[in-house]
Amino acid sequence: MSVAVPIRFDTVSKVWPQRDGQGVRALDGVTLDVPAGAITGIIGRSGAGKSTLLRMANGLERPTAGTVRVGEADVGRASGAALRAIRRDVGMIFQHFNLLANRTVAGNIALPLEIAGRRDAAGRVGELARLVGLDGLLDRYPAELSGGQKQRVGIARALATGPRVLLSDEATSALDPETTRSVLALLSDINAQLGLTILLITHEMAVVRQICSHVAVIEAGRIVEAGETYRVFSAPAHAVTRSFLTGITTIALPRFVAERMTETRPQGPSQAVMQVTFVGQHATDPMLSRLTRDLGLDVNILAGAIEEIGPRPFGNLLVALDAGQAGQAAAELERHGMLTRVLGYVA
Ligand SMILES: Nc1ncnc2c1ncn2[C@@H]1O[C@H](COP(=O)(O)OP(=O)(O)OP(=O)(O)O)[C@@H](O)[C@H]1O
Repeated sequence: MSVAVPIRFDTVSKVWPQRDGQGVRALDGVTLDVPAGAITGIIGRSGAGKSTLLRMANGLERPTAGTVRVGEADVGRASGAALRAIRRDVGMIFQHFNLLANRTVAGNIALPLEIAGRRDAAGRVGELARLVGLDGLLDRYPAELSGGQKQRVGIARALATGPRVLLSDEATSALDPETTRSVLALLSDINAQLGLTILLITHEMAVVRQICSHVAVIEAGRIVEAGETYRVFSAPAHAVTRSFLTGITTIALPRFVAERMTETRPQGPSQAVMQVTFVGQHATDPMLSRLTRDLGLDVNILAGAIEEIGPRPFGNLLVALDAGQAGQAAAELERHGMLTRVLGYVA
């Protein structure tokens, strides 16, 4: 097992030049420690700067200011042989797999070994294929593979040179949910077996929830929150973090409510449909009885589930209550550490 290395971004900025001379500030003073041997997710909305940040970890992009280190190597300033050595040490997988269509699975996996002039390619390819579950498919061409199998080839190829770091650029975004889960499970196994550092970018909270022990939330080129996944999502301080958290539940509104719900509050009496999200110890709080008993509110449960972020509980409840009392209920729930969001109104 290779010794894992940390990745350190120190006040990294990136300005893309533009024709108008203004420039786009894609990253704005990012400082982030990616721990060695862990799986860290960077989550953010489209255009937040995720790809730009990730691509700095193997020198595909250079910072305008600041330092990027992988272990002891200064990636942003490396060139020539030093940069090639970093690229062998930092594998990468991609959303659209980036396989060569005219090479077989074996040929694709062998490519980095051939580039590195390794003579042990054949044996190594077999070993990697077993590791990612592609036994028996070595002679197939990419067009003959499913999306999940293609990504397994991508993973095997990224691991060919024995890197200590694996970067993942939205590697499961083009896959269906079940294939996504199996590819994420593979990444998790690889992390456990090989002990390498995995840094991934995603806009999907489900990915973070399934495999990331650590997370950083990025918004407009800045890291707004970072740390252990569970801690960050137990007490989300930033609106973007909260929106990712309330967006991940698998529970859905019953159809008879969803079909009648309006975005704005109708004239006359109506019910507010509210999502209540609770993490950690609150997951088992007697929340509804508190609303009923302490505030005298009538609350109807529409749907609910206790799910998990990593090993910890994370609950979501959809409730309906008098629209005129929704503000008061929300304030009380938030005071007890829960997150609330009015989804709409039903007359
Ligand atoms: N090569 C480039 N030239 C100019 N501007 C760029 C370039 N690459 C990215 N940008 C800009 O930098 C900002 C951050 O882009 P980036 O691709 O890093 O975001 P992202 O979070 O990965 O988005 P997405 O999820 O949509 O891929 C955006 O405003 C984008 O338009």
